Amino acid sequence: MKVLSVASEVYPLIKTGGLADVAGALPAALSAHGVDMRVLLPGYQQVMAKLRNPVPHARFDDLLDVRATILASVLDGVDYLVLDAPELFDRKGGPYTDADNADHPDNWLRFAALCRAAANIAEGALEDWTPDIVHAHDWQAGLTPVYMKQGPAAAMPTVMTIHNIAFQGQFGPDIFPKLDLPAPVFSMDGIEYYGDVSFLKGGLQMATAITTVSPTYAQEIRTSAFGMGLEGLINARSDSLHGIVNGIDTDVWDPSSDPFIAASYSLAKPKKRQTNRKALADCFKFPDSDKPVFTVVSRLTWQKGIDVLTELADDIVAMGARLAVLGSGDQTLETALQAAAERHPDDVGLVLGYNETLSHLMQAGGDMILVPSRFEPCGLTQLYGLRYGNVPVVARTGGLADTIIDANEAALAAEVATGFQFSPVSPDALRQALRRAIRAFGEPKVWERLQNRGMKADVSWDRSALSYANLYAELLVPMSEKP
Ligand SMILES: Nc1ncnc2c1ncn2[C@@H]1O[C@H](COP(=O)(O)OP(=O)(O)O[C@H]2O[C@H](CO)[C@@H](O)[C@H](O)[C@H]2O)[C@@H](O)[C@H]1O
Repeated sequence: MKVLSVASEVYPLIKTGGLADVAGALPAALSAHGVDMRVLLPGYQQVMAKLRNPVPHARFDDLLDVRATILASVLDGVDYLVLDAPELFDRKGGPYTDADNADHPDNWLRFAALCRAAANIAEGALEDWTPDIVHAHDWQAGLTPVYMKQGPAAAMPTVMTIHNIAFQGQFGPDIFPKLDLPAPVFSMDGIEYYGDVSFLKGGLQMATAITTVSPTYAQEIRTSAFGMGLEGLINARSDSLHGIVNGIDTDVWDPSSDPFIAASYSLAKPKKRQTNRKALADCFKFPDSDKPVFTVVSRLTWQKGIDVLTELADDIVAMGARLAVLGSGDQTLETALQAAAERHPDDVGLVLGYNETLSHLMQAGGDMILVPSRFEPCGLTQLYGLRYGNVPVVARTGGLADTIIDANEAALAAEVATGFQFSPVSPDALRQALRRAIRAFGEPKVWERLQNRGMKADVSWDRSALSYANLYAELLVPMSEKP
């Protein structure tokens, strides 16, 4: 079975968040189930610099008025198809923003072109490879099923995965004529959304199946509290909606072979974890101590509940614990955390920015990973935490609720607890969860068991890759053969 995956970021070529991890891990995870997955992504400067022996496969003189080439390149066993369109992607900055962190004004065109190219591939643009199914991720790939529906690949099944429904790719109606789509597509059953164009809505409307990255989030987005305005559409399509929880790449995230951490360790040989604790303390300029260290690796935003966490920074210190944060995001939250770090230089630390290497040491050297998100489609850092013995303390929402078992009395007695959950996302509820975690940390036997159970938990892609493979297989059964 051949599947084209379309994403705006793919680890290890380019990453700003969890989408890249998932799009990067799926090809290998699915190949075990007989799926030949190739990944189409934009040829940003960072991507072009990493390609090895790229081979031009198809040229487009007029991809929405832009000249572009599809380059094929294999890296670490993954087949990449890169949309090389210098006019759109040969720029400084991140995948979505310029060097000053401002959104590119033509993001609609950059990602519409990606989707148009994906549809061209579905229609046979590559001589040697045409997919059976196309799998689009998030709004940047949302127009893919829309373009496909208008042409010769209209019958090919498509999957639209929502990694975060808060980002919808909404643009003014003036862009519609430039998308090269028939006029009726700009309607309520198409890509029109309150008079604007919405890339994600279009994808959700036209895809054969919709998935999101955990069963709980699949239910949550059917409600107005989580659906961000798209709950009506999600409900209308609930028969085609699937929640498949994310796994993690257990080769990239493996404390026994991780090149980014200070010392390797494992369930069988846990002692060296201590060396990582020390390295993390050095990194944050904390003096030597046994105090429990709460870690955060996150975008610093309202979604992630960082405002609530920041309010509790002084309490954490008063409770005899420490807080180490790696992230960047809203200026006010960055400033507030910075101020907390200045008030408590020995116990609160902030590293601003994006740092892949440090994100691994945070998991290997922290005692707890804190994820106080108001909503979280799946969340990956709590899964990395489990694997590294960095016990998760999470809000009871979305994928966090699905992946962590709260250490209540019953779960502790049954020996199944893996972390701490709290709800709602309020200072009081978070404070209580932190207290419970600190208390458990003070009981070495209880703590060791919690850590061990997390490290043993199956956070791999095995089960979920099978769910995707089964979904693809189901979509390929012709309508006439369906019961
Ligand atoms: N400053 C920093 N330096 C280095 N690394 C950093 C970093 N800040 C974050 N990261 C890394 O970026 C990733 C973040 O992934 P998450 O799943 O936690 O959230 P995100 O909101 O990006 O993803 C969305 O998509 C994913 C994938 O489906 C869903 O799990 C999630 O719920 C949804 O919001 C992790 O790999 C983390 O280690």
